[in-house]
Amino acid sequence: MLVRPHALRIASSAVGCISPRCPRLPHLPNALLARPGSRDYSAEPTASHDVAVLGGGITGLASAYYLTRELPTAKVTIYEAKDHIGGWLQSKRVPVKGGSVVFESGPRTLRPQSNGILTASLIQELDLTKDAIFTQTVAPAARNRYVYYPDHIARMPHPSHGLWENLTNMLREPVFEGALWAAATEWLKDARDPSVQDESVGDFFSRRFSPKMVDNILSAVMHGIYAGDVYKLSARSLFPGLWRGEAEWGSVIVGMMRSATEGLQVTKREADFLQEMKTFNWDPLLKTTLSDNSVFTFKDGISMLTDRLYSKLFETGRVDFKFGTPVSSISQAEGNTGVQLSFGGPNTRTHSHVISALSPKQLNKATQQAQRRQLMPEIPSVTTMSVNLYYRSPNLHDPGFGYLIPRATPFENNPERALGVIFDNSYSPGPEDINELYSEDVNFDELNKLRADGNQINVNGFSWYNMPNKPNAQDHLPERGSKFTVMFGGHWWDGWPAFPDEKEGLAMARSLLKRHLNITEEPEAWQVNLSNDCIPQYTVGHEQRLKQAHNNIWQEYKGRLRVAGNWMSGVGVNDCLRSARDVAKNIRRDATGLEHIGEALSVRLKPTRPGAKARDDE
Ligand SMILES: C=Cc1c2[nH]c(c1C)Cc1[nH]c(c(CCC(=O)O)c1C)Cc1[nH]c(c(C)c1CCC(=O)O)Cc1[nH]c(c(C)c1C=C)C2
Repeated sequence: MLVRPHALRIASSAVGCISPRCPRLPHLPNALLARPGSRDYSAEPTASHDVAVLGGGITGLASAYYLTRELPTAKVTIYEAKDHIGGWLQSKRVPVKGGSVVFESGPRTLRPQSNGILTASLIQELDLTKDAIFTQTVAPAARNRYVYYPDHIARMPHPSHGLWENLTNMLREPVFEGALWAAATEWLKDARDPSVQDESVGDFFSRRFSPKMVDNILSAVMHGIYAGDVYKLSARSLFPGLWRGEAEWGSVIVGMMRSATEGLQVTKREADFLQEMKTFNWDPLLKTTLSDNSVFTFKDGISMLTDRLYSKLFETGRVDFKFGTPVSSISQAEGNTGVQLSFGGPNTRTHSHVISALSPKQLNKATQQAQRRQLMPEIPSVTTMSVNLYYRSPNLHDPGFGYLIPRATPFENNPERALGVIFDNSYSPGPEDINELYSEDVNFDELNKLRADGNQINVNGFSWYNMPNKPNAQDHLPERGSKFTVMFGGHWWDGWPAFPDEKEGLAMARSLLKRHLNITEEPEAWQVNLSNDCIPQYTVGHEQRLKQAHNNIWQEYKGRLRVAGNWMSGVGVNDCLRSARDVAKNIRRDATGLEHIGEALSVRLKPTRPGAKARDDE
């Protein structure tokens, strides 16, 4: 007989496709873009490919990984300025009484949508799925997101809360004041002047909806993704579908409805990518799992991804790692036969190609000697501080992902100018979830049979992917405590000559948690991390700057130097992987890594609404 402890959930789920979300790609008119010709200067992979990858973070490692597959005979050298890999992805296991907890200083979870499909395929290839922790869409982390305004936490609407609950919440909470009316009347508003090339996210949504909605809600979302100023970020780059919707239909809501009924328009590059992901040799269990999970991470933190990439590259024997080796200068080799790198001393080395996973600022610095002009246009970035805290007491917060703090929150309620607080317990099962499961006998034969029949086995909102082993969990503790990350900085610190030190950061986090959540106890463990210039800002005119960068790089290096990273088509880890995969895939073609900017939307995807008419390629 199947014993089904309370913690255990068995879900029969169709092995459906992983539906990609709207790709976040810039789209300049084709004619505006100066493109290289279609010449392939090396049609076949040859031993003459001696590629340098600059940077040992997620983009650099993934570029090398995809390169070794694209060019099986190529030699690859990764230059990293620090003495370790990982870049912004840094997980640390910290000892606490009775066990240990994982602290993340940067990104911590991954989403399996949009470019996340590629990440999912990568974790399968790297054999990381058995180390993954999958948070289901029904878990509190997926359903409960909060905003702090004006002096308390308010829950954001979610389809799973039901229409009545969402409506009453929106009418009761001051943060949503005027939002329903603004949404209902959006279609009545005049469309923008067609000559406007770009505007800030704040101005765009203020025009289409209301300034209050921008200040109360959208600014919080922009804090959580870009740590950026909603009145500086580019609407055209961050919301291309809505930006186009207004131009085509006079309303973003009508545009969204048309996309849902007629199908989303994407570039051929995007359609090809989706097709490739569709035909990937998916492990059926992973495919099923991803279809009803909102985020995933790993049992020792997100660094497992960069660590595994590193060991896979090392195993090939074809990738050379140069740690503690900052590249001080990049120049074209004689007759454009390659790219010469120097390292601050007399040593130089010439590579047939260079893939730069550096920031635009670092790339400018390294190319300034060789170039007649600045290679990269200015792409600003922000600095953030993350403060991780672990408290012995459990349940110090409501169940959910955490809360974001909008610009509208009065100064006296956020004098530290925090951007948000993450409830880090929410994306990993705790000891109580696992203990409950094992408090009764588990009939593994029966569970295995159910799984073989296409069912998913879940434990309190987490997929039990690594069954029959104990479900993965990040923190090793006999009893659950409370774990938080408080995020500071971003645009609030623009122009600051110096930033808070470790002691000040900890004091700021504690004072904020006391004011917002009434937490007065001493944290048992904590960590403060300052990430200088970690998030690029896609400010108004971003697309134009990318186009400029593409032209400059092409003119100077004719395909010998290519770029990848979080500053072009998305700031997340998934986007870095996508940019790494694309730059490697195009290594045998004339390219810069930015050639996709301005591609025409020539393919219409199948509509998302069942029963709606599908159109194929246009
Ligand atoms: C660590 C700094 C980062 C902040 N934003 C990003 C990073 C890497 C990038 C980012 N964050 C989110 C997205 C949306 C899509 C997604 O992949 O989920 C992107 C592109 C959402 C997000 N924001 C926060 C979390 C925990 C998540 C989920 C993904 C993740 O782990 O980053 C919280 C958060 N991130 C930042 C701030 C200031 C913040 C505030 C609570 C900056």
